[in-house]
Amino acid sequence: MMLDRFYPIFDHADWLRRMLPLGVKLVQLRIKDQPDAVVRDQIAQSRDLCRAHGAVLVVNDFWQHAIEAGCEWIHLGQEDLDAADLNAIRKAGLKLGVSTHDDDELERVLSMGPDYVALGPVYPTILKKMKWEQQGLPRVTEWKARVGDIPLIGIGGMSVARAPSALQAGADIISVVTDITLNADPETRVREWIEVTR
Ligand SMILES: Cc1ncc(COP(=O)(O)OP(=O)(O)O)c(N)n1
Ligand SMILES: Cc1nc(C(=O)O)sc1CCOP(=O)(O)O
Ligand SMILES: [Mg+2]
Repeated sequence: MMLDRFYPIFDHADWLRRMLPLGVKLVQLRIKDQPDAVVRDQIAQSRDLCRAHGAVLVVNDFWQHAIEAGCEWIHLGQEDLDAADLNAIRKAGLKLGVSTHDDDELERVLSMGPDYVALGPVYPTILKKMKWEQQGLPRVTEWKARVGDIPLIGIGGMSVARAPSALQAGADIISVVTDITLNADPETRVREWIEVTR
């Protein structure tokens, strides 16, 4: 399956309700610090919205809920992978996207046969505190050479202006949060993203 080159991340199904009609075809639901019932409900809403719009939904972190909800994609970071049951994930037919930030992490995930590999933060991010400052574009090129045919996601500090050079450097897909969610006009920004990535 070919994934779209534009991969926004949102923390609530309301964002999907706004953005999917604009043509978003690949989206992540990334919920933090919410009660279990809220997480389940948000996943169910997002699943239904993505189905209605022919978009791929990736659920961050909550692999058990994703299986229960009949979702198709999960994203797991390194610590998530420590706790996850990869056999159960594969048995349920879930596709697996993973985060990487250094050589050891990349080596580890390549042995798992991931369906995409994310590298970040390509540029400094304001979304969360990380021990990596920025990877830079040469690192994107290096990662693409190492992952081969596995889709490579560039994430962290991405903007419409930065997207073309990240794609040129070897990212297959660009993932983004605050360039959209903190924008004064998120709908216009999403349209610009779609234009620059298609
Ligand atoms: C596309 C994409 N890349 C990286 C991440 C980060 O995942 P993780 O390291 O598990 O951190 P949290 O997002 O869970 O805080 C991601 N979610 N998506
Ligand atoms: C959720 C996340 N993971 C990253 C990683 O490097 O693994 S960077 C990141 C935040 C991306 O947000 P923004 O587009 O606002 O910088
Ligand atoms: Mg995680």
